[in-house]
Amino acid sequence: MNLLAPVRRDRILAELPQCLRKEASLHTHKDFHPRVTCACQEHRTGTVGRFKISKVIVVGDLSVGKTCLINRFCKDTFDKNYKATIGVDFEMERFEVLGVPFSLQLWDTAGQERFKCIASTYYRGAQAIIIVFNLNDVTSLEHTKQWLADALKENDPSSVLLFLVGSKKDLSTPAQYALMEKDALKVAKEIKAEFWAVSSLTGENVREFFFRVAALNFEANVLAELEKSGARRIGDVVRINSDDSNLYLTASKKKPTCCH
Ligand SMILES: Nc1nc2c(ncn2[C@@H]2O[C@H](COP(=O)(O)OP(=O)(O)OP(=O)(O)O)[C@@H](O)[C@H]2O)c(=O)[nH]1
Ligand SMILES: [Mg+2]
Repeated sequence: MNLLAPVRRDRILAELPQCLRKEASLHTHKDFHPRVTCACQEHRTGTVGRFKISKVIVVGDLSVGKTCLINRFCKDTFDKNYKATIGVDFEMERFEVLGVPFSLQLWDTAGQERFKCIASTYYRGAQAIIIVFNLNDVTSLEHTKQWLADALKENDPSSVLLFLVGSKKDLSTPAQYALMEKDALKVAKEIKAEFWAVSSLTGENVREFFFRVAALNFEANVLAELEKSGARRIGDVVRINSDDSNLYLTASKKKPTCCH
């Protein structure tokens, strides 16, 4: 990958991509956080022009379609033959968000039990966890909580962004999908994840999903950077305002907003 080459034109985000379902989203704002937009406009993020990157791990049962999902987005390919991932694979995808270069490091992990212990050594330091299940296999949905628990052993649950992704949407009828979606939304709300349903075969929602992952990671990354630089400036922790559209903030965490 040539890091100096311009970002592909179809990887440029000027606006915040919207969630799929409001009731299971990380937040429901229409736009990027005002402090993020402002910092990017004024080139004040402290790291503007430098290389910003987020590590994302993709976990879930064997054969649910993790590799196909990544390949559909990164290479626009689809392979109908199953080739198990052995340990981990890795893809780097470059974006430009609000004029700032940003990359997602996508770690595609093995779902097979015998490769799991190799894969789990790569879980550490993730900014986002994508848990994939097959929309046509309820057992794979039931297993998502265990995948999450394992991934969280290596990460800070308070700062990591969670996505619950139902795959192989092309294989369900609308009625089957509606039933499964109900269960999946329940799980997503319980684990505080944003829910998506995709098909790597048809490409449905794949681009929208990864754009949302990139945007929310970028936003969190810049907010953390602003918080750090603010803290350095005044010698104290600066609170980034919490707000009401963040569905997954607990009542006790919610504070009156003051910054916008
Ligand atoms: N119809 C359909 N089949 C899919 C889709 N995504 C994946 N598959 C098929 O499901 C099988 C498994 O896909 P993979 O992406 O290799 O699954 P995986 O989760 O990476 O599996 P492990 O690497 O073993 O953990 C393959 O035969 C794919 O062709 C999809 O969206 N629709
Ligand atoms: Mg795989």
